[in-house]
Amino acid sequence: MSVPKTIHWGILATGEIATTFTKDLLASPTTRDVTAITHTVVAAASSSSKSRAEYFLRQCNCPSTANAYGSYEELVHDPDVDIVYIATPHSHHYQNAMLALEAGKNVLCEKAFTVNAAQAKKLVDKAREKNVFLMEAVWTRYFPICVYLRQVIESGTIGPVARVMADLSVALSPEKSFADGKHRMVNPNLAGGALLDLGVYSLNWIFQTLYYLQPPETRKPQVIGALKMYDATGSADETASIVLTFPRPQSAGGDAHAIATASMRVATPPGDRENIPCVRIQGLKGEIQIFNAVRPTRFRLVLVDGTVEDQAWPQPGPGEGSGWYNGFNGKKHAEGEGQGMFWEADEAAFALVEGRKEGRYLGLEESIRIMEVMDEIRRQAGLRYPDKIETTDFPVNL
Ligand SMILES: NC(=O)C1=CN([C@@H]2O[C@H](COP(=O)(O)OP(=O)(O)OC[C@H]3O[C@@H](n4cnc5c(N)ncnc54)[C@H](OP(=O)(O)O)[C@@H]3O)[C@@H](O)[C@H]2O)C=CC1
Ligand SMILES: O=C1OC[C@@H](O)[C@H](O)[C@H]1O
Repeated sequence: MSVPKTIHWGILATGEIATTFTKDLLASPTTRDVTAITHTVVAAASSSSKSRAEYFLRQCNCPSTANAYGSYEELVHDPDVDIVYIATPHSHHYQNAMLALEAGKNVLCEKAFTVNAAQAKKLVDKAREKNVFLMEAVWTRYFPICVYLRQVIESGTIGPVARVMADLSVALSPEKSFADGKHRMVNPNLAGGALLDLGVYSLNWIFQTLYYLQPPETRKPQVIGALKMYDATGSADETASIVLTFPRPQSAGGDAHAIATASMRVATPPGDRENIPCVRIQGLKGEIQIFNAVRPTRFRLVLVDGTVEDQAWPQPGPGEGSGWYNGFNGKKHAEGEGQGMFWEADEAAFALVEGRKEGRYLGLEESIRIMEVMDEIRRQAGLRYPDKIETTDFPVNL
């Protein structure tokens, strides 16, 4: 057996998702039958202090040789770092990703990719100029259940997709949870709100079942949307509702419709947490149902001929049975399960080994298109973030 190629990660920021991602990253890939690559963390940086980065590395059980930095600049110039994982709020992704790309680093950047499509395009141009890998970390897209979902659709089992409904709503009680208005979910200076944080998942379900599978010339959807604002801060949205029409020739089934919704006010499953689908992909022969839009572990196929297939897709381990989503929608991870963020990390690692500059399943053009949809909804609703986070200027001190 050949020796696995080890990818050297640098972790930029030390908050909640950085911790969950890093713990998943360090789980042995052999537990998910991946033997050609493996991951290690060689550095982490905190904009707060070097000691915060040291604490983070210890907390995540990173190798004791990993470097701790008190600035992101030091991290992106560490010659031992192959790829930088960016885990700051959306507002900062453009500046932080550009910093890493300018330094010639490969980049995996958390969702939402940027604040607007213009920023996303600039990052893509820079990655191409520097000939480095760039991918938006929509981790769900890399789950094996999503690969299987696309295979089932492509096999024609449900017929051409006619309609998709996708919801990610999490009932956060924002007035209680984020009373001071500073949290990234509600803070306009951090591009807070349901659309960019949660709506991006709903849109990804729609894009991976419609956009991704359509001929390139018909991929651009028409968009109608509405935002309900969060009264306490006034300039972050708490609920987003979007209708998309994907133009398609009659020969391919005609136009397809999609409805994407997201909310931090109400929850997708208000009571029955196991049995209410949050994603439904409908064709003339039947539909596919998914029961968690972020970390899906159940797949249900219901055909008009009466066939019902229910499949469980548990996450491999090792994991702590805990993490950012433990308790999300009231459902605990099974003991020992990982979060599932290792799938996107594996995809990035394989891309580096194979010399690919983007991810399979979620390419850069598609990330830009999704940002364009969110731009359009914000335009229709009159929502603009502060200039300093909408700008494509670089560098800007945020
Ligand atoms: N894929 C997923 O499942 C999830 C993705 N996310 C995404 O990850 C990103 C970060 O979310 P999350 O980890 O929950 O956020 P946190 O607030 O927990 O962490 C963000 C980190 O960014 C750094 N940071 C730099 N500048 C700022 C600033 N001005 N305000 C706040 N933080 C700053 C800080 O790290 P330091 O001080 O070390 O520099 C901070 O700890 C978001 O874009 C979010 O959409 C979030 C949750 C789940
Ligand atoms: O990425 C995420 O997924 C789940 C949400 O609840 C969370 O706010 C978000 O950042």
